Amino acid sequence: MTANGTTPAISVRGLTKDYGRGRGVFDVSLEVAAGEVLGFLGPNGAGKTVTMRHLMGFVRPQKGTAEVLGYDCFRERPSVQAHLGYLPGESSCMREMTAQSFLDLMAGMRGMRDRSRMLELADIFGLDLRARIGGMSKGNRQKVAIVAAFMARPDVLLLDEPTSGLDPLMQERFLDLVEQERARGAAILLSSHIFEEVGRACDRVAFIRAGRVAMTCTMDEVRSMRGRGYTVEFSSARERARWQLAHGDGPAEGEARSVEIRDVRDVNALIRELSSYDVAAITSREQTLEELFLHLYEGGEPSRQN
Ligand SMILES: Nc1ncnc2c1ncn2[C@@H]1O[C@H](COP(=O)(O)OP(=O)(O)OP(=O)(O)O)[C@@H](O)[C@H]1O
Repeated sequence: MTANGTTPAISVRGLTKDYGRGRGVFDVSLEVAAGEVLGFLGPNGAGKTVTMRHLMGFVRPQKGTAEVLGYDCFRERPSVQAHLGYLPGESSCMREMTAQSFLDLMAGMRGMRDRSRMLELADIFGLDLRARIGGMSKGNRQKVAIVAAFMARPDVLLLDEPTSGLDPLMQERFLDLVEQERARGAAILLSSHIFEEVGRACDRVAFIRAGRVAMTCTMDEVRSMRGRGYTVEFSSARERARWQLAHGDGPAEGEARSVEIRDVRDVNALIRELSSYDVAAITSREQTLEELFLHLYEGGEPSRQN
């Protein structure tokens, strides 16, 4: 059950697939409600794609369950796929086909008669439907895969690193599309390495590391966990070297006068420490999401699950 008591559109419980030598997914649980975007974050090889492939019904779980709209993803694959849009990390569109013939084929397989959304999406992303897929750039192939995933207005969207290869303008259009689909009521699972994209698109995030979900939390909680970073400019390189020597961080040579102090939780402690140095200036900035996530990947935060 989700927080408001409804059945989640995506439900993964205790999912385990052990590929040996620590690879695979282990006891993964997550839920996504209709009208919600869950970010799925983790380093390379963490298990994001394996989880999504279970949700597509491509893989039989060794333990646990993967369900979409109450259907078992493996046993009831046709029912699941009728409601799903999947944007794979690496698309394997048929290279000899034009975008149009590939998308027509996909639409036919879904029993889609109305092609107006297909044309609309191609237009939004500036995709030439007459072009042969094999001759396209990576970004344009990604656009074909985006149109294929979204054109049927599915109830559930699985988006595996969806903006890879897209230029900044197209990334922006893609995020607008995700926002519209969420507003329409789609449940969206979005895996990404782009931290700012997750910050913008997602309501909650699940962090996966070595096949296990380390933490699930809301974006607001993520933001409140952010520390601040400071750049301290000392009055001289010598003064800076004295600081670095005392803090054991890196070689204390060179002419630079500034140091970066990351992830400061207690600014008063920093000020007290700096009071015995000759400081020229201090500037502060919010820790980037990337810094926070790296901190979490490295195990800097206790495990927590919703
Ligand atoms: N069919 C398979 N046989 C053996 N090992 C596999 C198979 N599929 C995935 N793995 C392993 O499972 C682990 C998780 O892979 P997965 O592709 O889910 O990672 P990911 O989180 O999507 O990573 P990335 O960010 O690099 O896409 C990896 O160690 C991978 O090598």
